[in-house]
Amino acid sequence: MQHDASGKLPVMARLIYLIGPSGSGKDSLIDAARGHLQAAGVEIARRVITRSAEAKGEAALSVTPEDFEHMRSAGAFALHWQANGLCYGIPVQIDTWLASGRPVLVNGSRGYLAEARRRYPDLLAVGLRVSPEALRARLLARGREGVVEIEQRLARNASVLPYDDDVQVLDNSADLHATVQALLELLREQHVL
Ligand SMILES: Nc1ncnc2c1ncn2[C@@H]1O[C@H](COP(=O)(O)OP(=O)(O)O)[C@@H](O)[C@H]1O
Ligand SMILES: O=P(O)(O)OC[C@H]1O[C@H](OP(=O)(O)OP(=O)(O)O)[C@H](O)[C@@H]1O
Repeated sequence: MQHDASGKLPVMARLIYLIGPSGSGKDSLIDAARGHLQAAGVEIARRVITRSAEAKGEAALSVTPEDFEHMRSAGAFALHWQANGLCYGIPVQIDTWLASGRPVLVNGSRGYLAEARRRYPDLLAVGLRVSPEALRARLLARGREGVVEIEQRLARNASVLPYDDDVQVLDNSADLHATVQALLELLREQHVL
């Protein structure tokens, strides 16, 4: 946690906004880095998603579209967006964490990056990169979506803007543990850890 010049008051911490194509490894990276990040005082936001609870490999909270809309209108989300036919929300609790000086990592959306930056001008955008061939193979191997949905997710990549210079790019084509180390190194360089 960072403090002001007096060393007493916590300073608003940074939001770490992890983005990347579907299948690039955002969830895997978060899971593999979770222990290191939590030990370093980084909170990891749990997404709320209108995805069925049966969906495999999902650490998020699954809700119905009606429940999502109730939560949204009640102000439950600090950030929320729609993509892939789903609604995604980041709980407003992250603002309490940030205000108390604890950095927060979220699994974000490339399509929502501009709005997220408007809300959190100081956010650190971290973008994963993987070759198109590896993406397709990983999505098929993950097996969470059917072939049609996988093709839609791959097609989405063509319509999303490429990373700008303010996105810190990490390559996740090779070993996941190397990407974990690269993320931790980046967070140290950026004075988040
Ligand atoms: N570095 C890696 N090497 C090999 N497979 C990986 C790597 N990172 C992730 N994967 C695999 O790729 C698939 C997609 O990863 P996932 O974390 O679900 O991506 P995302 O959350 O970005 O959609 C998963 O089956 C995961 O096990
Ligand atoms: O604008 P984009 O960058 O395309 O992102 C769209 C959404 O896809 C990801 O979620 P989800 O867990 O549904 O997909 P993924 O695990 O396949 O990336 C990501 O967290 C966004 O919520």
